[in-house]
Amino acid sequence: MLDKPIIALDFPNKEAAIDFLSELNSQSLFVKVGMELFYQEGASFIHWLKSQGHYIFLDLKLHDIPNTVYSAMKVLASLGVDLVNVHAAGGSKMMKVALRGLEEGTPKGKKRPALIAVTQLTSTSEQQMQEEQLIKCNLNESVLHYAKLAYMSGLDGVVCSAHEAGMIAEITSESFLRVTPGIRMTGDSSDDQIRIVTPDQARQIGSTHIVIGRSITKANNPKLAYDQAINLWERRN
Ligand SMILES: O=c1ccn([C@@H]2O[C@H](COP(=O)(O)O)[C@@H](O)[C@H]2O)c(=O)[nH]1
Repeated sequence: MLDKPIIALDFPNKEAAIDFLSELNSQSLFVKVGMELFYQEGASFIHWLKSQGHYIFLDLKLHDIPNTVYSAMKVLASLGVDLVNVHAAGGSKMMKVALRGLEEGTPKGKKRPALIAVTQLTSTSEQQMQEEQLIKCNLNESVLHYAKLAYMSGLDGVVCSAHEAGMIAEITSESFLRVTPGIRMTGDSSDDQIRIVTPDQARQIGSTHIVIGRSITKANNPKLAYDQAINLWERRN
């Protein structure tokens, strides 16, 4: 899969997203469409992004009973996106049928979207996880447990923080995707993220892909911020 920082297009509508993309003026980006933009614009905006040559992570984080996720995945596969996700907390049965839904829904001759599972959100702290989810182990153990469950269920990878990426490679395989949000440039606000690192740290620790939103989209000069992120990610700085 394309090894470029994935830009989170967290915008309220397509006009704002298109304005931002025109500032970057780059042909083949790896972009992430989340709930806000997808719920507003739907499939037509996905088709437009594809027509512009962009790779797409459709970040809807499905979490429901297996039959519902299976049927929804069939629909998502027909959109021609490159990467989709579920919450690992939905369980192995749900993850397995999510994969089957994608396989069955992918048009003949097209590549199935890769499927990854969210372990623990990068906005979650160990204390919050223990107190609110009543999970008694530490955060690393919970993330590793979900990663193993996703791996055993046949998924292509996980969403985790970069802090856990190296350990996940060790207990799964080097090719198992470790897609890591919670990326910030030095000096940037962490906002609502808890488990954050810089792009170069993420590469060093073991992320296969990084997701960056506000450090680029809210920067005074988004093009400069994107170029800096690429340079750090590719260790050119
Ligand atoms: O654990 C997770 C899973 C998904 N996200 C998403 O990534 C971006 C991060 O945006 P920033 O502005 O760089 O914080 C956002 O779209 C989240 O929905 C995540 O942050 N953590």
